[in-house]
Amino acid sequence: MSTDAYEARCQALLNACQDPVFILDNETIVAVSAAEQSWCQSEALVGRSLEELFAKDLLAHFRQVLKQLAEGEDVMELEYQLRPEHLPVLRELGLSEPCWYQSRWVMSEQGEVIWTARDMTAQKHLERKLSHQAQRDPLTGAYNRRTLIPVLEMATAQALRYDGATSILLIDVDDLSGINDRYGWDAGDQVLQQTVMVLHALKRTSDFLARYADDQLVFVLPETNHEQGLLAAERMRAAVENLELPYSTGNLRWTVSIGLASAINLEDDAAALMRRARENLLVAQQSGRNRVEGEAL
Ligand SMILES: Nc1nc2c(ncn2[C@@H]2O[C@H](COP(=O)(O)OP(=O)(O)OP(=O)(O)O)[C@@H](O)[C@H]2O)c(=O)[nH]1
Repeated sequence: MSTDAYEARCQALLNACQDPVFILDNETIVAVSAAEQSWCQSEALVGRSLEELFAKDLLAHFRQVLKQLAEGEDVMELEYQLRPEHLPVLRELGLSEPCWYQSRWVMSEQGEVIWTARDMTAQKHLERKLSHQAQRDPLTGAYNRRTLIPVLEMATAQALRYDGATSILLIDVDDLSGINDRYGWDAGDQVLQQTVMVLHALKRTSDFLARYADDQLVFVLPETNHEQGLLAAERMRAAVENLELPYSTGNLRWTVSIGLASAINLEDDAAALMRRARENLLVAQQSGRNRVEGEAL
């Protein structure tokens, strides 16, 4: 086969690729596939060096890959993200959204590097969505019970190791079954959603809110001692008391009862804390509801 015919065949091969393919000679792009990516324009990329196109951190990863190939590795793989805000040239060429790529790199006998990049962006978005769904209660958007347990264990372990404090609040919507009966299940749903929304508004960055059971939420308050926990719980109780939902026969109002437990000694693991919060919640409910009950210290 003549050199021309061979080159034409290589170009046809490149054009047939759906994934972007780059051929590099000493960090300079010498050929690019006509991939289905708007920013992958052969005429604009050929002749450019990696340094011109990519930001420092990405360039460092690419150079590491090239170095390992030069040292004899057969195939290298690298996952990376292209963020338009860090890549002015690619942004001008049409890179408008952050994109994830799974790339493979091989070195030819002539010392050129073939680099293919599979667009994983849609898959990444799906993974993120599924992971979000697996961690969240679909009705309220709060974390679910399964996600709560390891967080609670970590918060108590850290508090005890560093001689700090952690408090938890077990928050129960008062008489949700009565609300469901009188106003309908949909109103009950909104009560749960509004409760979570107002609690979220009172949340610090390090706090963690989860739906623990039907009408129960757990708030984990790291670095919060008993007194601070009581103050936070009282703020939450009052905030819920002030909520109202418009309803045909007048605004619907509701309250919560809260049991507080704080990690105060070495025997306090997550299970012990939850048990004490439950006991305190029971006292709050038996004392008339719409109350905060913390343990006597
Ligand atoms: N609207 C709505 N109701 C729910 C949901 N999940 C559970 N429930 C209902 O919430 C009610 C909880 O009942 P209980 O545990 O007796 O609590 P309560 O009626 O709030 O009574 P206290 O907690 O003792 O004040 C039950 O009737 C459940 O059917 C939900 O997602 N939406």
